Amino acid sequence: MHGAGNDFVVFDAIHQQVELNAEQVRFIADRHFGVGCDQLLLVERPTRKDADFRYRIFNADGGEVEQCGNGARCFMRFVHDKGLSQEGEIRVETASGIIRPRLEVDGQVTVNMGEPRFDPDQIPFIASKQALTYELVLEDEVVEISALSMGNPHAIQYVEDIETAAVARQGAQIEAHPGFPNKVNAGFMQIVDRQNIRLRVYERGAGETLSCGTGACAAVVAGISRDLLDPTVQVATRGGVLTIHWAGGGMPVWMTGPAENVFEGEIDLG
Ligand SMILES: N[C@@H](CCC[C@H](N)C(=O)O)C(=O)O
Repeated sequence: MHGAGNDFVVFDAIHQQVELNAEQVRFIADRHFGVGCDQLLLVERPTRKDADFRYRIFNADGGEVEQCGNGARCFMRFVHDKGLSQEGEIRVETASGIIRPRLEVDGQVTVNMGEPRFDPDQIPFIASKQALTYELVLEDEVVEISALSMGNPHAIQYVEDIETAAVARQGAQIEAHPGFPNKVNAGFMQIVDRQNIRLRVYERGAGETLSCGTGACAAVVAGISRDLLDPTVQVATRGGVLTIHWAGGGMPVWMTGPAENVFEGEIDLG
């Protein structure tokens, strides 16, 4: 499946037992020797009474992570198309709390992604106090970032031109920066106007992807927090457009975008 070009291998782990180790995840995610994907998603029975499903996410490097926005939209499309739920909105348990994907009449999916968190301890990010921006020392340069959590950690910087941004060089350094003990997703945002940004994200555990849903939420929240953006913003990524809405304060972030099924099959993991 894919959501704006961020691609996933999705497993029904309700009707079959799926237990994957990191090596098997890396094999499935491998674009040459496996199936190929940015993330692998498991659709499981919930462990909480207030949820309909449990959603587990593994990056292409085999590591399990807390949240994935584009994946959340594909999760909704998957449970609907597979007949696992006929509800228009479902409650999904993730490692960072409950999210609520909703199927729209036009086939897009809207997700209540929960509240952003700015407290450095909750990101987690090592800083003496919470701030709107921080200076991050890289190998040969210092970059200014905003840091926040959308359930998973994000470092967002503002760039003049997304096409010439140093995504590959800086992305890998930011991802592994010691200031982020659990590593971080590195976003590069070009502000077009108050309702439009362009975004590239070097994802933790996956490298640059065509789109990152939580990265889009984090970039818009960072821009709104600095009064650079309006509450509703169109985020143009290399794989498609996402609409992000945040009313500020303790309000949740809403994300709307596509979710497409591409291919179904079986794989023997031996
Ligand atoms: N592509 C995702 C984010 C997937 C997880 C991320 N790489 C992390 O490690 O936190 C999205 O659409 O949000």
